[in-house]
Amino acid sequence: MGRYTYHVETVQSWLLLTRLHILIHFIAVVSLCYYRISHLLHQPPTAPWILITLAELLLSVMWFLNQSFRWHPVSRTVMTDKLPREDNLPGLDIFVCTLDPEKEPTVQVMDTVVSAIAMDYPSDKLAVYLSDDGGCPVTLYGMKEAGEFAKEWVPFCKKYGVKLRCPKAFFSQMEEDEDLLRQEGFTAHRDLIKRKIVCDFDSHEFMEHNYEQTRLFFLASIQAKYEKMQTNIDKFGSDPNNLRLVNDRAPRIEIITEEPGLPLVVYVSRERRPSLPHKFKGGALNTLLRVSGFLSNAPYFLAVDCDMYCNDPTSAKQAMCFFLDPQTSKDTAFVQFPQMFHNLSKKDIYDSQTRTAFKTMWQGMDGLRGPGLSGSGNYLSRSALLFGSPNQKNDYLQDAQKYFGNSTGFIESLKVIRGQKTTKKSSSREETLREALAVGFSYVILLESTITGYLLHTRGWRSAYLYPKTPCFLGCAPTDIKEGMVQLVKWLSELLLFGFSKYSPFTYGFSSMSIIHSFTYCLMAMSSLYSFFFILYGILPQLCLLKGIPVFPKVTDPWFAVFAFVYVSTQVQHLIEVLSGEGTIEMWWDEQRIWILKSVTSIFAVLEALKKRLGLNKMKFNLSNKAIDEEKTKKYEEAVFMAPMVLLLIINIVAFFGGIWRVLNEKDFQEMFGQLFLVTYVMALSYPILQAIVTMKSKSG
Ligand SMILES: O=c1ccn([C@@H]2O[C@H](COP(=O)(O)OP(=O)(O)O[C@H]3O[C@H](CO)[C@@H](O)[C@H](O)[C@H]3O)[C@@H](O)[C@H]2O)c(=O)[nH]1
Ligand SMILES: [Mn+2]
Repeated sequence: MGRYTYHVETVQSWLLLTRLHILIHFIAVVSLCYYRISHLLHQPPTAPWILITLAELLLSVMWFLNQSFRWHPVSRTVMTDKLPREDNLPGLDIFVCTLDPEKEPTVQVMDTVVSAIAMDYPSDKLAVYLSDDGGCPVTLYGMKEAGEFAKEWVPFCKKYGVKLRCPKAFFSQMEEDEDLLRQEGFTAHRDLIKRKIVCDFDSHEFMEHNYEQTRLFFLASIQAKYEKMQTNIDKFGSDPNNLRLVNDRAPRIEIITEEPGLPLVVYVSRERRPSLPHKFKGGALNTLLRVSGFLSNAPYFLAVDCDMYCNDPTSAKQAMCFFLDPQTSKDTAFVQFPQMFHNLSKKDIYDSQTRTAFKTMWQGMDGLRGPGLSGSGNYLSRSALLFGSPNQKNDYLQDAQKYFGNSTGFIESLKVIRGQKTTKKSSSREETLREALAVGFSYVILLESTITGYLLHTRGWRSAYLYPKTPCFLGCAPTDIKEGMVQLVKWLSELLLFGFSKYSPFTYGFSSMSIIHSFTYCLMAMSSLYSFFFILYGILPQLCLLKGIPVFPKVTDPWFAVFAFVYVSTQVQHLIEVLSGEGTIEMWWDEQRIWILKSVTSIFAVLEALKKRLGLNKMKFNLSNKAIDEEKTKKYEEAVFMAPMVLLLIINIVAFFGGIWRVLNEKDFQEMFGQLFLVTYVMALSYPILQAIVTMKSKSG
């Protein structure tokens, strides 16, 4: 356990057992590789054996890399009450990015903006920027409405100690509060207000005498105002002209509010021209870095996607526990919160919450040198993004114009961030230049966040992961399987390209960060290659079973025990991980199915990466859909995504029945046991999918 001034680090308590397990499992894996290879060398190699050996070797490498996440997992807690007084806190900018009001409904974006404005942080230290990458009239209009609404909302939250500061979330929770609705005249009062919209707060001083009455009155009136804002935005957006994306446009920056008691609120729509590369979200964030450099220039900033509202207003102070801590302030580049979702049901059958990423992987990386940057719900240090390494010398700014453009104003802002205004002679110009080229959010791959976090790590920065009980940010996960797959393919194909880029964790990573930490990035880059393993393992043993060719040792052979051990050991490890994270056995079982499903489908990511690499595909960013109640699922595309899985399923069904029939006839149960077990396992795992297909058929038929 590590104790710092403002935070505590706890190492997993059964770490020794975990490592012992890794060691034993490792020995088993190596001996299996030995078994396969020596078999190939001593017997005339057959195609099935060669392929299965390759598949298992690949899986072994990936298993090995995966252990880096288990090597030293930590979890952290913060002590916000020990932080310096509010007026000694540093400035904080909040960046919200949006693009398309069709997929990202403006009302929802404004909820996020309002929740950011209402962050529990001194308002004179806070600024909120919205990047409207679509340049849409409705977004600007929505911002103005949100700014007006915030003028009432922020004082309301402060006065009544509201914790849930995303208005939509607050009001929908309130609607469930039956006690409140039954309160003397509350609903009647609300209706009255709604009809007349009489909301002059000050003229109701008389109510100050009765706290509860006043609270109810304010509650009713603020809700009415919120609904008015929604209606106004909807009305404005009902004209298709106001929803159009303007892709050829001049920059536009508007100050939405600037008044005491409220943070500065700014609307930014950067210049976009069809002929100029815009670099997607990374480009948008870099624009915000510059614009905010002029206006508020806070040393720290929070980046959130427009669907990720701030659920716990204390997240900023929680993050400051790392940035301000005397021991970690110097080299902490960012503090990451998990991406959690409000639109998932308890039974999250597609594992859209990605437990593995936000529990196992990120906590595992946190004990190495820090989690990756996941794009939303992360607090970053401006210096980390603008200045090479934690030890960057100040003379770096001498040639600032070269890298940051000719704006002296902006360069002044950089100097302020560095806490200096004088410059000295540069010692190593070359190094300075190299570092400077990597300034800001990186464009190496489309996943600007992953690559930027990675580059920060390679330059010696650390990051921290906070997974508090109350989710700090809640967003919108894709709920239909097609959306989920599109997102998966986008991520995994980009990660594969990352593996082949000049910043590859296999080359550049090894030389510039700790080996174990770079292993974690290696695994991320390779994730789509699981598809090869699962496809081979889902076809070969099955076909061989039908033809009576054994691919595993006889059940009585001691080598069989090694295979069995590796299988059971993996399952138990996974089970422990799920259960220790407050999961259930059901979740453990579901996750296996989803993992295989996603792995098989990620063959599309490999193809996509190949196409991009060969220049057959134009760079495009598949924006995920956040308009939840959309019913039109595109059956055709869904079918394409599911094709490999369905094919494998059919093969397994045939192999299951055919195999049993054959074994009964041939009586070679001992040789075929491994393969029979495999198909049975696949059948049991896919049961819900089969059920879904059958019910779908009977519905459509
Ligand atoms: O040209 C673009 C494209 C996207 N966005 C914004 O970027 C955000 C993320 O886009 P989304 O389609 O929601 O991506 P996801 O796949 O859901 O997001 C994950 O992956 C992205 C790529 O790394 C990260 O940026 C995100 O933070 C992370 O949540 C949204 O707010 C968009 O409005 C832009 O501003 N400009
Ligand atoms: Mn998203």
